[in-house]
Amino acid sequence: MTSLRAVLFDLDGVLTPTAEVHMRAWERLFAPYCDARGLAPYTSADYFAHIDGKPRYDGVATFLASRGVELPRGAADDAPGEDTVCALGNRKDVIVNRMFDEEGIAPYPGSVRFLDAVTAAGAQVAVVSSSRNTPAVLAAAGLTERFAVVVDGNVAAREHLAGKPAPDTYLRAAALLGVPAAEAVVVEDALSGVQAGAAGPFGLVLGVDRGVGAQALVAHGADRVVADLGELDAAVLDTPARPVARPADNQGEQA
Ligand SMILES: O=P(O)(O)OC[C@H]1O[C@@H](O)[C@H](O)[C@@H](O)[C@@H]1O
Repeated sequence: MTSLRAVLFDLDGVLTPTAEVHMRAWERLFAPYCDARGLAPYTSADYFAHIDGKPRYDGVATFLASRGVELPRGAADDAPGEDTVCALGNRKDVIVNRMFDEEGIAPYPGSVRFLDAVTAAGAQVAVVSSSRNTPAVLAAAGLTERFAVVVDGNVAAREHLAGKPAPDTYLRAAALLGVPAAEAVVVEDALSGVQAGAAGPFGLVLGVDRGVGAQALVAHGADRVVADLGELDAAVLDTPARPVARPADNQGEQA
């Protein structure tokens, strides 16, 4: 008997290879920034530890804090620059959008096969992403029509939902689908993302290892890790839901 009825997909790194593009864009922002200020050099480990999967400005603030730098938050409409957290984030947004335009975006074939399989099996699906670029990325990848429910960085800002690693955006997506969180699968490639899944009463947290490491994904809350979603089929929906008594059963609480 099927125990899981919904699959909540992260976008960047899960449906599309855009986490790697974000990663390179952050490096283009922060490598010269660190050099110019004599800060410890920016590395890809910084991306995975401080930025990956989080809302744009939270990523900036967390990374800067790791270098002992504190800037005023500013506002989302700050012009791209260096004076505020938001200005830095918006500068990176210019960089990443240029890369998206130049490189194009195609979904992972294995992810589309898995999406087809769970949809054909009757599961409801949603996209849950921190990115404010979600609508454009879904459109470029030809996936817009596949998801009636999208909880992205724009929705989170509008509805004042805490970003990943808090579970709130995933909980909102399950609610919009009308499916109890316990009957929903969270699919994530980022540490902050599997943490978000583990911080809510979800039925299963599936990790996709795109470079952060399977062990790290498990340590941060994944129940199971695959290298590519093409390894899976709709049988995942028959996975027994995770045990009810988990530290993270406090729905809506921050991780
Ligand atoms: O700046 P955006 O597009 O709103 O995205 C915020 C974050 O979105 C996440 O999906 C990515 O993993 C991060 O790398 C990115 O920083």
